[in-house]
Amino acid sequence: MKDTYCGSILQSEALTKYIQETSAYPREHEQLKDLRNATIDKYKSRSLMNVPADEGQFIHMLLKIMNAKKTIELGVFTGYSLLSTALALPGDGKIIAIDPDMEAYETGLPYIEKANMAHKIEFIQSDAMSVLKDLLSKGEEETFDFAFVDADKPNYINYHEQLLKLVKVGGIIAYDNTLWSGTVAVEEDEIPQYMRSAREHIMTLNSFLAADSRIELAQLSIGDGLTLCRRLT
Ligand SMILES: C[S@@+](CC[C@H](N)C(=O)[O-])C[C@H]1O[C@@H](n2cnc3c(N)ncnc32)[C@H](O)[C@@H]1O
Repeated sequence: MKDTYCGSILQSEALTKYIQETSAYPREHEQLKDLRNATIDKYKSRSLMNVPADEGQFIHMLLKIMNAKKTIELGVFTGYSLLSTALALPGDGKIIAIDPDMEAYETGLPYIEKANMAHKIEFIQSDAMSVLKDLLSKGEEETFDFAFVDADKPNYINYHEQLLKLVKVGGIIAYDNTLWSGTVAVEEDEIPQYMRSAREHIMTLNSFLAADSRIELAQLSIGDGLTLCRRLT
């Protein structure tokens, strides 16, 4: 069995393929499938930035269990996690979606529109930190049920402080890529140079979150690693 840096190193390529083909792809919403394929056509290997289908389905189910109504997403790309989220929210649900890359968002937008989900989304073409600060200055503290963070890894730890103010007590902040292709469990000199800096930031974040008494924590080895933080105080 071959391990890979394209999925978690803890999960073999064969196991990832089995999960997607047996459970995830047969259940994938038509517009999510089309959005993923449009992303592959345009972005080739960069399409791996979309969350995988099983992770999208996990987020979707989590939001329904929580009865989430208002969420925020940092790092949209072509919108796979965004559409997974929108499909889980009630008709009057709302998502603030932030990404400086308008072209990527517009690549996925036709599929979001076809799924009749565009009315739930306020897309802000910007750097995430400035929007978080703006929301706090406008009195949006403790109004979000859920936050999904899939943007620039070095800033996750800074986003955490702002999101702890924006998310309600009992709400969840979810951080993506917290296993960084499994490299967090490998010696630095064994991994490619280009992955080392972000790996360092992710490892610092993981240790920080583990020691943060303001949250309950669950780190899942789904996709590239997803850490759920439930605000306690
Ligand atoms: C891994 S992709 C997001 C994938 C997306 N969640 C999905 O499932 O399709 C990361 C995105 O973060 C965005 N990004 C990078 N720096 C950012 C920042 N400072 N603020 C907001 N988004 C940022 C990039 O433009 C990119 O589109």
